[in-house]
Amino acid sequence: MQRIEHRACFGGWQHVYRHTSATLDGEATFAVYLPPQAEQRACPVLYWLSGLTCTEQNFITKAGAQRYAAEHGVILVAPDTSPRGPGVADADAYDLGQGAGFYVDATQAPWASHYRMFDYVSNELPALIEAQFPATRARAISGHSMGGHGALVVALKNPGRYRSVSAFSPIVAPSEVPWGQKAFAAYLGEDREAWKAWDASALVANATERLPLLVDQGEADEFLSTQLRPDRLREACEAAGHPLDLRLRPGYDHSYYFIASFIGEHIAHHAAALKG
Ligand SMILES: N[C@@H](CCC(=O)N[C@@H](CSC=O)C(=O)NCC(=O)O)C(=O)O
Repeated sequence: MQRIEHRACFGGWQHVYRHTSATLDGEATFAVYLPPQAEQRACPVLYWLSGLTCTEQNFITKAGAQRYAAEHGVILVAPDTSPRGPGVADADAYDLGQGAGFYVDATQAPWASHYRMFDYVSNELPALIEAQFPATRARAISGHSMGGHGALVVALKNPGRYRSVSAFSPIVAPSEVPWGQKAFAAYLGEDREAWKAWDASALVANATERLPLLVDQGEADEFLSTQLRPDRLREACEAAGHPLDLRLRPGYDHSYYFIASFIGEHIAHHAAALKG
C-alpha cells in the first residue's frame, strides 16, 4: 500500500492510497480521512461511493464532508468508482467501463476479470481499512447517483454489516432506466432475471433486515425523471414495509453543490447510528 496524498484538514488528515487489489486484480485507489479523534482512539467508518465519471477525488475535494467528520469523529473512506489501467476493459462512453463500475460483480466478458466493485467495497476494502487504520468495525455507507445506488445495494445485500445507509440522488431502479440498463446488459448479460439481484428497488422486497434508508433528492435534478426515479423506491418500500426517509429538496440539481448542502445532515445521521 502506497500513500500518494497527505494533507492536514480540519485537525485531521486527508490521505489517498494506492494498493494492489486481489479482488479487482490490479491497482486500486482510495481516499481516507482520519478525524482528529483517530489520534487517540479507533473511530467508526463511513464509506462513500461516488457516481459516474468520478474518482476518489470528487468527494474529498467538493463535498466539504471533512468538517463534519472531524466534528463527529468519523473516518471517511472513498474508493475510486471502477478498476482502472491499461489492462482493464473500457468503453468509449462516460457511463460504461472505467469510471462506471456500478458496484456490481460482472459476470460477462470482457468485464468479469476486473469489474468486481461490489466484492471490493463489501469485503476487501473494509478488511484493509480495519487492519491498517485506527478504525472500529462499526460501518455506515452512503453515495451519490450510481454510488447512491451502490450504497443501497451494498447495504441491502449485506444484512447486519452496516449500522446505517443513505444516498444522494440515487439511481434507485437501474433495471428500468437507460444508465442502469446499459451497464447491467454489459456487466451482467441480457437475462433480466439476473439484474434483480443488483437492483435496489427489487432487493427491498425480500430484504431480511429492514435497515432504514435515508435518501436526499433535488427536485431540479436534470436526471430525476429519466434515470433516478425515486418514486420507484418509494413504491417498493411502501409495498415491503421498508422504512424510507425520502427528502425532496426544491431547487437543487444533481451536482456536488447539492451534496455539499446536505452532507452535514447525513454525517450526523450516520454518526448517531455508529455511536450505538
Ligand atoms: N454526462 C454527464 C454525466 C456525468 C455526471 O453527471 N456525473 C455525476 C454522477 S452521475 C451518476 O452517477 C458526477 O458526480 N460527476 C462528477 C462531479 O464532480 O460532479 C457529464 O459527463 O457531465
